[in-house]
Amino acid sequence: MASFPASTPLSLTIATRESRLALWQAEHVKACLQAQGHSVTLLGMTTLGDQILDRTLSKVGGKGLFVKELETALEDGRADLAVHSLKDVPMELPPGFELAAVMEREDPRDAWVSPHCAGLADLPPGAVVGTSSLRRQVLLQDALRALGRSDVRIEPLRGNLDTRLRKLDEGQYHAIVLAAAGLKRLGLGDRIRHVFEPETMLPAAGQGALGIEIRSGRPELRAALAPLCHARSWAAVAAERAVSRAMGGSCSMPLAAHAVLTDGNLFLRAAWGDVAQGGPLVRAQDSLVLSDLADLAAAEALGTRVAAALRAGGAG
Ligand SMILES: NCc1[nH]cc(CCC(=O)O)c1CC(=O)O
Repeated sequence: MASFPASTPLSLTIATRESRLALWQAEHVKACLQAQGHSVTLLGMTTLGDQILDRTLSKVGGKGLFVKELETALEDGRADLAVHSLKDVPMELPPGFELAAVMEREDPRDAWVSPHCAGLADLPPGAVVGTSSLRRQVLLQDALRALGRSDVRIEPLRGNLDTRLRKLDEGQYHAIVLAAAGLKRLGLGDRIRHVFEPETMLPAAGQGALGIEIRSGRPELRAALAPLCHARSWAAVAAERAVSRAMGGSCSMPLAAHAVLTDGNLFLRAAWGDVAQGGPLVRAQDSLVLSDLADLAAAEALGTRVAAALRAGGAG
């Protein structure tokens, strides 16, 4: 017997970006909804974030750039659902929108991708590592400092996954760091030399999870999406996103937040770095017994506590 109320079959349109990864994710949601008896079409859209490729996202207004156009499609009724990488979804959605589903998380970790170097310790003198993420930059700087490698340079790298891999293959970088989830979803898992353990490269809030956004006040959509929700993933990302929210809400901060749920225990770690000074990272962690997986408020309270500990350590 289904553990959720069955929803009447609906005719649904999914708004999605048109990168290969975004389309994979939208197709995945489409297949899940079709398996529930709904009929689904995709509406592909180009966002500002896809158009601006020559500047670092944190300089042009953050990751909200990837979701705004999709929200417009929800607003004017061209689409019912927007599928996002949760990592790219701002902490506060604009009024009138809500996060209606978080699906089961893929591998949340970062991956080391390099044709020639097995790892950080293996980089030749003066090597260039590509990433535009402030989080990856400060965590890499920290790991390089521990190795005594002040010669390694970290250079910006933008574009969709295929573009980034092409730039690596053209020799512009010795290595790049990407989310394992995106590579695995696109069948590019063989490009991963190793995944970083969270101790070394603490993942971003929401990394590896898919979020589905809707216009508020559509209970029929919430019912249709209920079977796609993954309570354990949602509890973990709720805690992570609460850290980001408490640290200022922007997605373009040098902030990592990663939660794991083991035997009912929600364990959350966070790290903050200073890009300009390149000083040591501020780290904080805490845990709680989450007796009810649906108690997102408790998970968020844990996130707020960890953010307060980061601030007490000098972050922000
Ligand atoms: N910032 C871009 C982005 N947004 C989501 C993913 C894929 C992984 C995920 O679902 O978190 C990526 C690529 C990357 O960071 O390497």
